[in-house]
Amino acid sequence: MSSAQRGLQRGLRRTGSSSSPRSVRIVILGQAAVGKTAVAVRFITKRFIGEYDPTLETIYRHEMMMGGDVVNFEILDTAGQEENALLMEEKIRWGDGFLIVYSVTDRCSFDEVMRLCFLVNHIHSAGGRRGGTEPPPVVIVANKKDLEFDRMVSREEGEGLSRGLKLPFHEISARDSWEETLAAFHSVYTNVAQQLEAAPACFRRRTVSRLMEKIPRIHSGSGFGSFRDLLPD
Ligand SMILES: Nc1nc2c(ncn2[C@@H]2O[C@H](COP(=O)(O)OP(=O)(O)OP(=O)(O)O)[C@@H](O)[C@H]2O)c(=O)[nH]1
Repeated sequence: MSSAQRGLQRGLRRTGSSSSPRSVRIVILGQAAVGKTAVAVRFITKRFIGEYDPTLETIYRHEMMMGGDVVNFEILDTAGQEENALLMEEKIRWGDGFLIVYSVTDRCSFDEVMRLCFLVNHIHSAGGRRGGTEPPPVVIVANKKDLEFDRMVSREEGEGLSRGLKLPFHEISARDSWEETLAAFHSVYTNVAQQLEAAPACFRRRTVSRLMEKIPRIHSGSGFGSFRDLLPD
């Protein structure tokens, strides 16, 4: 392949010149109340906001430097309970990388991780963006580690699961630590970026379905007030 072709491929996911942001879509999956919104909002705003409207489903847009790249994150914070299988599939198809979150205080949410991993792999291998060659990057996130007293899932169990599934594992507290939250995003971004470099053609934009267009979007550049608007009175 000529260097010109390589340059073209590299630019596939960048809008405009090669110095323009790389666009990466992250989907946050996990059972209800494990802290998906807290993780997303913590990453973007560096703040922990205690309570959110559990029914809200949002795509957050956030631009930042990561690993030397300007990255335009689109982060889909899914609602914990998705009854519409078609919509669930659309959301998973939409993502480049996935954070699968459970709470160390909730064993059911831990048991759900395996099913969600399987779902992501299954949907992407059955006609996902990567054409079935490589599974999409998934990172397992064990949240709420600050609630040691209420812990039901040990760190060793989380590590064991991640070893079994051959996926990166981060035990974090979105409440206590922005750095830990950032590390989980950094991990999934690094893996997405590696796939992007190795097989850029697999990341060509698909048409966004009507179903996905209905999900409200919030741009972090519109200020922290936008996040506050999400909170119940
Ligand atoms: N102690 C503690 N509480 C947390 C942490 N992360 C989230 N929470 C709390 O857990 C509850 C659920 O958090 P959410 O972020 O709404 O959880 P979710 O997974 O988005 O929930 P759904 O929208 O219902 O799917 C809230 O009361 C949060 O304040 C954490 O790291 N530590």
